[in-house]
Amino acid sequence: MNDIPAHLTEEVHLAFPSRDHLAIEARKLDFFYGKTQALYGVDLPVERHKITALIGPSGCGKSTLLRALNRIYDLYPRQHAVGRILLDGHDVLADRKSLALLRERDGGDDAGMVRSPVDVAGLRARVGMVFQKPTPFPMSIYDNVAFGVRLYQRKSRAEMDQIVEKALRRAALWDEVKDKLHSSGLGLSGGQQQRLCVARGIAVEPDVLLLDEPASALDPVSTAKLEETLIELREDFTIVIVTHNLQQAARISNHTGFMYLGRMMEFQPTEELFANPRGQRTRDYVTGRFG
Ligand SMILES: Nc1ncnc2c1ncn2[C@@H]1O[C@H](COP(=O)(O)OP(=O)(O)OP(=O)(O)O)[C@@H](O)[C@H]1O
Repeated sequence: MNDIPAHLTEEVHLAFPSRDHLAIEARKLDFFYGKTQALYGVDLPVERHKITALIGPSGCGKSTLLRALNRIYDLYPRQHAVGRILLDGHDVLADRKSLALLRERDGGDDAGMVRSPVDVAGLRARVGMVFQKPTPFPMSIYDNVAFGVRLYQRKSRAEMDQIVEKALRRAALWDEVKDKLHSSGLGLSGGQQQRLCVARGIAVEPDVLLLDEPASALDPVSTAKLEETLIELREDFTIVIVTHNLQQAARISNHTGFMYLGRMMEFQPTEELFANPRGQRTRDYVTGRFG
């Protein structure tokens, strides 16, 4: 027992919102890259129509947790999650292999769980993702936004025009691109490209939008614009954002989770976490003493 890392036995400080209002929730989530464990029993409640920020020092598991939520890790061999991820109360880790791993860990105690077949492609449409570096596809602005919609639905040209315009307006990009919709998305500035990726993500009307350090490659003006966009998108979507920028978390999020070496050490309403951090590690991190 001597080799249990100290932080795994430290007290955690978790003030969770009511389960009735959650869009997606991770419960007791472990994550493994091969034999290396990157998450330890992580709980993450994500309240609907709110912004939840994940902060913590490099390598603490923020991106891993985000990638688990829409099972994008499934695309990579030897990566697996053990635990529960509930989307509207349905366990998205309820396939045969994941359930076997869960039983191995927890025994047969899964009474009361809603089990339904997992449609992983459908899951990714409901839980969209925007990455750190803007990743427009090498195609027109219009086609970038229409891309995901075409994967899932058949639409007339007129309907698609409306969908593309609505997504670009919601991503606060319409005015800048409306006269060049058929130019390449790669010709936009970095900040515009990132808002294009947001437009592509929301065009399929996901329930949840995951953003992994979306402003880290942007200048301050583009960052401010993206932040404004996210605050407006909260009306229609639920957002989880990983950020190294503590001011950004404080400015835009409603809840903040502080992670450390694969563990959720503290989760509070954002103002609370920054004004009155309960744990010593959280305090040290938000006051800039490490990280
Ligand atoms: N593909 C991988 N294979 C093996 N280990 C990995 C892989 N990706 C991440 N890890 C490990 O998992 C742990 C968590 O990494 P993760 O990228 O989730 O952290 P993070 O908090 O997002 O870091 P950063 O802030 O630097 O982006 C780290 O120890 C990392 O080395």
